[in-house]
Amino acid sequence: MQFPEGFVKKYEAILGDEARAFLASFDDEAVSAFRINPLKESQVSFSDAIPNTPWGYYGKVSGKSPEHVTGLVYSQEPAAQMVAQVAQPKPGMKVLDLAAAPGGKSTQLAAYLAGEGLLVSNEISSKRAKILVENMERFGASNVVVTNESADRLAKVFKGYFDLIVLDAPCSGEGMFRKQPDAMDYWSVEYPSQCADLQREILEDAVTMLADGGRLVYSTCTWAPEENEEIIQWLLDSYDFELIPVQHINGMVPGIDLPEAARMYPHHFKGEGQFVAHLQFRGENKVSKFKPSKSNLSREQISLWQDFEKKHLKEKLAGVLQVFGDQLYLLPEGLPDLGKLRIARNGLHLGTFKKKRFEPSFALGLALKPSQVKQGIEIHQEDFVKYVAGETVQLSETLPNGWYQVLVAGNGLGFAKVTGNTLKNYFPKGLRFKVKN
Ligand SMILES: C[S@@+](CC[C@H](N)C(=O)[O-])C[C@H]1O[C@@H](n2cnc3c(N)ncnc32)[C@H](O)[C@@H]1O
Repeated sequence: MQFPEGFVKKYEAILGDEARAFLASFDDEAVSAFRINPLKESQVSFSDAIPNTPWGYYGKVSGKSPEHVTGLVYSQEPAAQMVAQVAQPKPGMKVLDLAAAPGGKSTQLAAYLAGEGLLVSNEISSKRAKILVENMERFGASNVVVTNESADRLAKVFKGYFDLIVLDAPCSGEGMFRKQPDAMDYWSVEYPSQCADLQREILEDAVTMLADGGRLVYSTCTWAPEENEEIIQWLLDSYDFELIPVQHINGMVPGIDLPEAARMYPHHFKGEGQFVAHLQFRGENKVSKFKPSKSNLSREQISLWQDFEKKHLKEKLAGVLQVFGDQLYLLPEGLPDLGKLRIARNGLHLGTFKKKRFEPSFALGLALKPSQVKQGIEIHQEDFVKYVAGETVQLSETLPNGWYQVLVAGNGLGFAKVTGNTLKNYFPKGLRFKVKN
């Protein structure tokens, strides 16, 4: 591999005798992996588990497979999987993923939350925030709000609010060089310290959003000490934090002069590059008093939603119902009013109010476990191929007309209407694809 000028020298100085093995590892193929999604009711068994992880496997899953399309798996290389594993929120916690797109850490954090508590997944780029929404929806995470904000604007709303903040910071991306060689185009000797300036700026806002006793997990996909240990040292010097040691599993090595942190190098750890540190906040933050988010539905809308809920769901969904235009969302409880923020996903999208009726969303049919829904229709591989291409599906029997959750290998793939023996197509136009035989 042809490295940018200055890169080899830098890592020879940092790694000494190990530099040769480190640089040679770039000639190996990048490691592919995925996580299974414990939020999905029907599981599939895979082989080649990543040791010491609850959900990780080595290997590739096609983006056109039922496992991917129903959100049963999320592709993510092994080192990146370690960040949310270090954070490991408990169900019920209030969690912020501050730089979240495309959603690798957020989906994993949502898996740990298991539907209880809330996750604010934030992404500053609106284009990337859209991809993040799509990935969170496919994962079926119901208690997630996606914001499209800068850290300083978020900090105005969420002072002293979060039990856990993950900052997977924008960085010089050296750890991605093997997987995406064009990441090298941006690199220069000065680039890591430029990134470090931005990282400190974001962290200043992150700190103000921590609740007393809250935790901060900081990670990058680079090996540059300027963006890693030096950032953590700056945090320790500037604020009241204590390091929580990261367990060095699967070939992680201690941080440079910072044994509590972890580095992942491809010549030690089967994966790409990553740094992670875990801190506990010992300071006291101002907490903003806030008006909680309130429901804003008209009587007619409440009754249309309740009719749908009664007819199709086995249990009531908990949360705050909010309507935007004709779109109905379910916000996790306990959030401040988000009116001043740019929102990409106002909680779980339940559906659309049309003239005197309610139409369930694709996202709702992905998020509900089949055991929560009264009627579902399982479609098999041949019909799956037709359905994702946008075609209607002919059923082998005539069923009562109405909405059914579409099931593929026991997991939801949205809702669709049945008339007689036809399953109409409600697979979103923007997501349709053809599977080649
Ligand atoms: C390493 S990526 C995040 C990857 C993501 N956590 C995941 O696991 O899928 C860093 C993200 O930071 C965002 N970013 C860039 N500048 C930022 C800023 N000033 N404040 C907050 N986020 C920023 C980028 O758009 C990018 O999506």
